[in-house]
Amino acid sequence: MGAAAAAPRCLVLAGPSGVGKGTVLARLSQVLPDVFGFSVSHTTRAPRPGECDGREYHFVTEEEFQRARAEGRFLETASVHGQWYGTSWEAIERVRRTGRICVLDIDVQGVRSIRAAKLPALVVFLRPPSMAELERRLRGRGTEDEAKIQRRLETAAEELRIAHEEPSLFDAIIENQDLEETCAQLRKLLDEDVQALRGVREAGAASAAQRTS
Ligand SMILES: Nc1ncnc2c1ncn2[C@@H]1O[C@H](COP(=O)(O)OP(=O)(O)OP(=O)(O)O)[C@@H](O)[C@H]1O
Repeated sequence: MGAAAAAPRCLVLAGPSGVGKGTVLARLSQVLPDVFGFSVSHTTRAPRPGECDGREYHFVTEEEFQRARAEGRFLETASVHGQWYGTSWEAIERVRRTGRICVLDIDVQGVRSIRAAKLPALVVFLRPPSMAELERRLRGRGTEDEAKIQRRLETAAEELRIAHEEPSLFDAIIENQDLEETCAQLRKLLDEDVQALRGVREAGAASAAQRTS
């Protein structure tokens, strides 16, 4: 290998609402502590109870969102169920500076944008074992009313169709049946990135030690 260790890729977990993206990432962060950093997206949707501005999202008005978009601050934007979401370049850079793998929360359309922007990323589509199971998970979570559940299921059908017809958009497609099995597969896919991360950190620590000796 060359002198400088390669930087790890970003991680994108795409897949329908309710498939378990958040749950999988939470579990992965437990088994691989200090490895992942979450980029904070912008959104025009209202905060859910317990959500905090700048932590789950940067909550902004429609006007603020469109201004940032016009200024080219977003790598990708998406309008989902009438609300805007966007990933800013700044949000990714902020995570990179912490020496972690940046996790991006984007939908299937966003995947097209990051492919077009040539952002180095491992892009994984999580699919549910079945639509019935997806519906069960969405209902079980209890965070959406009936109308929202129906809209999410309709969007899910469309996302699953895209994943089926354009599998090459993704580096891997994993059926999220068993949480531990899904995490094990992701760990395997991320193995080299985690190694790269260690390389970057060790190189940083070595040069810091040199400076102080
Ligand atoms: N492998 C799994 N087996 C069974 N239940 C699961 C599994 N993964 C997640 N769940 C459950 O499914 C529900 C939805 O999961 P989660 O909120 O993580 O979905 P999500 O994809 O992040 O949704 P959204 O995109 O709307 O944020 C949760 O109640 C979670 O506990």
